[in-house]
Amino acid sequence: MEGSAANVVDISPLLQIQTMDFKEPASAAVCRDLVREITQSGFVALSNHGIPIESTDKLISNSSSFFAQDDAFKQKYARKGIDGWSGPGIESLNPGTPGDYKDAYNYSRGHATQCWPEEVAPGMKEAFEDVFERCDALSKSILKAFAVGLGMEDAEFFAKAHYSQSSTNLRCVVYPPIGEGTQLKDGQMRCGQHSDFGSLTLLFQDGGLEVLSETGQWLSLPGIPGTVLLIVGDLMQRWTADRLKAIVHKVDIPREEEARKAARKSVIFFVQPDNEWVVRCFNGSDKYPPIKTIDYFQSKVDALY
Ligand SMILES: O=C(O)CCC(=O)C(=O)O
Ligand SMILES: [Fe+2]
Repeated sequence: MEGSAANVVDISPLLQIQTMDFKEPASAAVCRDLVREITQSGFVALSNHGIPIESTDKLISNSSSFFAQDDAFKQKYARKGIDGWSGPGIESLNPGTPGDYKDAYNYSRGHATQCWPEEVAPGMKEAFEDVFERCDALSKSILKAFAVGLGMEDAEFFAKAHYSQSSTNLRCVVYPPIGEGTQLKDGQMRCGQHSDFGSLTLLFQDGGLEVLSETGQWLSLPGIPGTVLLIVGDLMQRWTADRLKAIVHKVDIPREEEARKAARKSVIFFVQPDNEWVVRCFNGSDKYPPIKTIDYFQSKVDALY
């Protein structure tokens, strides 16, 4: 495993969504930079992204209050579809391996079945809604930047597939401390190796994430304060006929005792095209057959549990 800091792109020129002019040199340069970084490394850190640390901190502290409850309590909020709680050992992001050692809570917009543990985390719903809306707005700017950075005429090419009912999802994860008494199964990780499923992912993390390079080496990505990590998912890879690739990543059990004994926290925004959207290679190639988003997504989710 080798260390590697993500390159940082200042995306402030993209944030004036109403006035964003892709021909304006600063915006156009950011679009090209994002595409170049994702093409070359598979990941890029974004600075000046406009999401206040207070918003993600609130999400983490509310979720932590909930995760600190006993399983009988948390069970009342157990996953329905993709939303709600899943506890240690429940979900295997690398199907066929022991379930990931993590507490996770997921939220998607407009799912009426979602319930919230108000009595132990009174601000949790508002914190999830706040971060969701902020990340959603940011993701639209990035999707436009991808189209422009890839040289497409239509800046809305990807973004326009993200305005209807979708499985876009916000997740807070707390990986519990691993101490003397923790019984891990053979091969169990904090999060098994996988690529994400959708169009793009925004990841707030402060170290412990590893990505698989094209030469087959695991690179350890330290967190860069104030930045959010951008990677793309399988559907974006299919859509762009491999121009933008979905990088394989994992969170292993730390070798260093100090990191093992500390809880690890992350906030992740998984962007999916609209459920009914059929993803076809953008250049007319037949590298991947067309696939309806919800069919691909559901097949991946079914394999997780
Ligand atoms: O917690 C992290 O940093 C990454 C987790 C992840 O990759 C996922 O849940 O898809
Ligand atoms: Fe992931």
